[in-house]
Amino acid sequence: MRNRTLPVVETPGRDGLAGRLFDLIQAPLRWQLLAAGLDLGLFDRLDPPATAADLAGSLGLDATRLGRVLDALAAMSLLDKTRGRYGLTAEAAPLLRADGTRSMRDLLLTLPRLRHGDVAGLLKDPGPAPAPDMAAPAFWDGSANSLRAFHRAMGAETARHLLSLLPEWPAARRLLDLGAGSEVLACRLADRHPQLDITVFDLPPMADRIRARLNGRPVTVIAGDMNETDFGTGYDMIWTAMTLYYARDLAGVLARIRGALAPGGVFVTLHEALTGERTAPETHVTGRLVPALRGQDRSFDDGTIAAAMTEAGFTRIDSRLVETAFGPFRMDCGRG
Ligand SMILES: C[S@@+](CC[C@H](N)C(=O)[O-])C[C@H]1O[C@@H](n2cnc3c(N)ncnc32)[C@H](O)[C@@H]1O
Repeated sequence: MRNRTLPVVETPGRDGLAGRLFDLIQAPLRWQLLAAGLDLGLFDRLDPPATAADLAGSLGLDATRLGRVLDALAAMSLLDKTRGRYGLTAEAAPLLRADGTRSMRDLLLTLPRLRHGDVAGLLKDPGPAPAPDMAAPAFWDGSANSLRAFHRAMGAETARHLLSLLPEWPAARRLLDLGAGSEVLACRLADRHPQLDITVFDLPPMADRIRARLNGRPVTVIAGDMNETDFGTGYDMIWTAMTLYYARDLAGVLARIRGALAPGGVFVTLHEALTGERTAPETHVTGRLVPALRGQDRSFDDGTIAAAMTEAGFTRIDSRLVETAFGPFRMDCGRG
């Protein structure tokens, strides 16, 4: 912690490019420190707070060097250090413990494998396009666990908040989450808004994993492919986030979504919207670069979804930009 008793002098260029470039030297290290903590299960061994020597003994590591790593994690505000004992900060505990209420562990362990890569190497030789074994249960377990962690930590509350801002929300009775990815949003809505009749739609392996975690909640699960399977009808709200990439005919799928709405219903989508000739927002352009170099560039340009909604017959479309903990997004709402 900085010495608060001394006066602080700001120097020129503190927020300039030189400073940002210098900071990039640190960025991979910060990730390495977090990854080391996750790999070693450090974050699950700090309640009650422990010394470096305690931890080193149980992990079979050198206490001095482990202490340096723990100090660096404390410098990143993930740990508190008091009289030589380390514990997770109150903010980090629910996110980093495996059993944390908003544990991001499964997301942090999987998403970097997709997003990080040797950019120069991929430029020279992208190698064969990755071909995940979609028949393997492990593939779907991994995807479901990662999405569940994302939804628990931030995705579900963001979705619930955005839905609750819409004028249709107070009177809505039937809601469809298309391409839900996990049960987290459906369960949260079912628990907090029992008047809502909730349906989730996802590919069959994902739908099975969602159904298995509903714990008796009255949520309908439709297993299918959005390109072919009937969505049902009479929904007051249809929500779909980061899922329309898989529509083979975007306007065609949107027309079927429109047909599934009840009179007066609203369709809401949340997707990235690239601008500046696909150079912004930075979060999405850099975050999705490695998959793009490997041949999977799915991001939507700004306005693509709204234009397809018009083609699909929506007559009133309103759009807004949404700042989230996982980057800026565009929300398009279609009515009529
Ligand atoms: C990136 S995840 C987004 C999950 C969630 N909507 C969110 O905002 O985090 C994409 C979801 O779409 C589902 N999906 C992919 N192709 C699909 C298809 N053809 N029909 C229905 N769902 C599909 C995936 O299984 C996954 O759950």
